[in-house]
Amino acid sequence: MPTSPHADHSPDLFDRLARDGAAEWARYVDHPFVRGMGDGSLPEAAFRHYLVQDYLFLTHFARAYALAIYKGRNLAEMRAALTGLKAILDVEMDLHVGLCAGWGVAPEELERAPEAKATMAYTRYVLETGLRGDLLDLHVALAPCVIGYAEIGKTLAARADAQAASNPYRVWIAEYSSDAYQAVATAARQNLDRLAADSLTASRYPRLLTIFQQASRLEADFWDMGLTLAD
Ligand SMILES: Cc1ncc(CN)c(N)n1
Repeated sequence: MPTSPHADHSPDLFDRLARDGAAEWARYVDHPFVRGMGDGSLPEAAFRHYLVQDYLFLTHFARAYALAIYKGRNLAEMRAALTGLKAILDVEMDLHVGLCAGWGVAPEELERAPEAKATMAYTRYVLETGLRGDLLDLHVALAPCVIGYAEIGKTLAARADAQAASNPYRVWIAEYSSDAYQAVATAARQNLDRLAADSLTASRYPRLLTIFQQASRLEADFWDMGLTLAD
């Protein structure tokens, strides 16, 4: 049988990364901050601190998707990155501004806020990975963000206490469990598979796994930052 550079990639690159990086992935998606949103016990101060930093985070992630457009080698790759960029700028950030307003955080406060170290570490890691590597490196670095929040939203939405009117975080949970957000995550998974079919080789996989594990660790650190109110 002829060997091909693609013969060793799994049909779903994301599943393979999440399986091989299971410890980092679990620490991220099942973090105490997440559990606290699910049962409504998360302190309000922790959520507000997180929310302000998340606004800053999203502005940098929009830049990372813009970099993915720049790195696109054809119209299809550029459009795939544009889908991610539009999801952040036109959907998620609007929802964030609304969500922040509901928590008494004004847009000016968001723009003025100093960046926490966890925000800097994560966003600069993704941008630097994308600048240094190719499109597959960059989309692997971006994957825990979009696919992880879709998984968290869906898991939390299935809990009865997450839906209760008394849960202050039900709007956040509704945002990330929505069909619209789930569709963005599905598109991100499909995009990873298209890129993998084109450029994943056996020798390349360990580096991609390291990127995935690192980004997942930085996601968990971001939750830590919210919980501890770290600057
Ligand atoms: C830190 C973080 N990670 C992921 C997402 C979902 N886009 C977010 N809003 N913030």
